[in-house]
Amino acid sequence: MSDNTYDVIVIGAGPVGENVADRVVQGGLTAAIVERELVGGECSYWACMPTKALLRSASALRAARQLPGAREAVTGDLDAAAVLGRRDSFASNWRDDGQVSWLESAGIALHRGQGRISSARVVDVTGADGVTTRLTARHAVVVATGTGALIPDIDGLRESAPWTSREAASAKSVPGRLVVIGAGVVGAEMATAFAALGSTVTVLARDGVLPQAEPFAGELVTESLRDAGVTVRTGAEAVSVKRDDAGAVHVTLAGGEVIEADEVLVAIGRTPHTRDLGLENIGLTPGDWLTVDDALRVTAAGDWLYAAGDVNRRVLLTHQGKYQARALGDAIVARAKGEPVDTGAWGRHAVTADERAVPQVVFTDPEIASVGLTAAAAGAAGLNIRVVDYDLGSVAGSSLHADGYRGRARMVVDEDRRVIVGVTLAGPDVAELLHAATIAVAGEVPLDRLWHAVPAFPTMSEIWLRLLETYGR
Ligand SMILES: Cc1cc2nc3c(=O)[nH]c(=O)nc-3n(C[C@H](O)[C@H](O)[C@H](O)COP(=O)(O)OP(=O)(O)OC[C@H]3O[C@@H](n4cnc5c(N)ncnc54)[C@H](O)[C@@H]3O)c2cc1C
Ligand SMILES: NC(=O)c1ccc[n+]([C@@H]2O[C@H](COP(=O)([O-])OP(=O)(O)OC[C@H]3O[C@@H](n4cnc5c(N)ncnc54)[C@H](O)[C@@H]3O)[C@@H](O)[C@H]2O)c1
Repeated sequence: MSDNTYDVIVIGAGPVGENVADRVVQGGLTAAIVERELVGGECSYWACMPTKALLRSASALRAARQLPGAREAVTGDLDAAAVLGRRDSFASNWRDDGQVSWLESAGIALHRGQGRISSARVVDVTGADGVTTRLTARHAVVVATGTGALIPDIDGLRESAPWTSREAASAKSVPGRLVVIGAGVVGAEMATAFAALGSTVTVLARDGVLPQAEPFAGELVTESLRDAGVTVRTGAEAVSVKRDDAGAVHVTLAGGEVIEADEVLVAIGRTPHTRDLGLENIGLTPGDWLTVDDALRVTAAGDWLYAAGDVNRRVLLTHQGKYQARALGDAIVARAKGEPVDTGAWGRHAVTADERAVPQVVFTDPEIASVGLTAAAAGAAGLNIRVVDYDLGSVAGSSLHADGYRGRARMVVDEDRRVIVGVTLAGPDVAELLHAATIAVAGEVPLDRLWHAVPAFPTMSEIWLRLLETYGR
């Protein structure tokens, strides 16, 4: 008879769950991971990887078209079928054999099925065959069940079989006409991708494009979407949707206008996978986000239940969830061994960067790379700030990078401490510039010391020198 007692049980084998399990096993504990779909989670098959694969070829084509010599060598349009084919391979053709082998090599036990918490430290796993296996944890249960697309209560929307990020990321063909509801990160990226692949795209940007970012980021992306032929309807709200017998969708806006399309993509945010997790058995409410303390412990449960990644709503990004996973995995090991746990600010087991230094790249045209606070968020937090802006296109490295390079950079300085609390870079290929900014923000590097971090000439990193010069010594 198999022994189903482990030191740690992780529910959800997305990037976050995998990293928690790996970390505790590396620390000498035993771990089981429970997964109902594909090992690797949303990120691997329906989110980060396939969507970036959908965007990358068009970005390379745009880059070539901005350079004399290269431009002349580009003789055709984007090959949509080839892009979809490359995307398939980045989604591992929706097979998880590779990730399952990795789990085996890492010494993590896999239990396939729906995981439900039945009582403290006990998880029941019901497989596709209907058989339920009971697992018991000696030390901790970690929920890393992620999120799914939120479908708003728009009349007729659900019945119209809308696309969510999943259908967009795994599309087998390019719709002729696509309406996108929401212009946050998913909406902006998918509008960029499908416009480049050949769809006629309309974006209903009720709250503007990328409203969480610095305003210039949304303005630049809006402009380039429009240049690419996308209709961006700022302030527009869908009030009803209907799919007709011929398969076309009709999206009615507040005000009565109707837009007809082949598909409608809903991209208005996420909802946690906690509805069917047994939360009612431990006094929590199914469907709720799992609120955690600074140690990622589920505040309302007890000392054995943790939540990491999307499901705790701190930051809905893979790299940040994996950061939580490393800190949490190490803390669980330390507690199990009776060793000290340091969850004080920037401590070994803390997730301080979640509040102060979250990097993100939005892979639109132009790319938007940001870390830390926007000027608005820093102001709202009561910081005494100074905002420094610079035209990224006027840096030598950028003008070499592409003719007519358009971009902008902003740093937000906390004047009381003379450290940078936020940076936003907008421009082609700024993604790889971001980590320097992340180090400056997370390291709280004093501005006086940053003058000694000399950017190589002629690279786009010279933007750092220009921002410092504009700020003044
Ligand atoms: C379209 C799109 C693009 C994105 N692009 C990026 C990007 O470029 N960069 C980035 O950093 N982030 C990106 N994100 C966000 C990123 O996908 C998430 O932050 C990340 O997947 C969260 O990881 P996770 O492990 O917490 O959850 P998930 O990846 O959602 O994994 C959770 C796993 O738990 C399983 N599960 C759920 N409930 C149960 C249960 N009861 N029992 C058993 N198993 C269960 C699920 O099947 C799933 O495999 C994107 C998101 C979307 C929607
Ligand atoms: N490159 C990346 O890092 C990347 C890419 C995609 C997704 N993600 C992550 O996935 C998460 C989900 O992305 P998302 O775009 O679904 O959510 P989001 O929160 O980024 O954007 C949703 C947008 O929809 C708008 N909205 C809300 N309700 C609406 C309604 N009823 N009608 C019209 N608009 C409405 C909001 O104003 C918001 O701008 C994000 O938190 C993001 O961090 C990251």
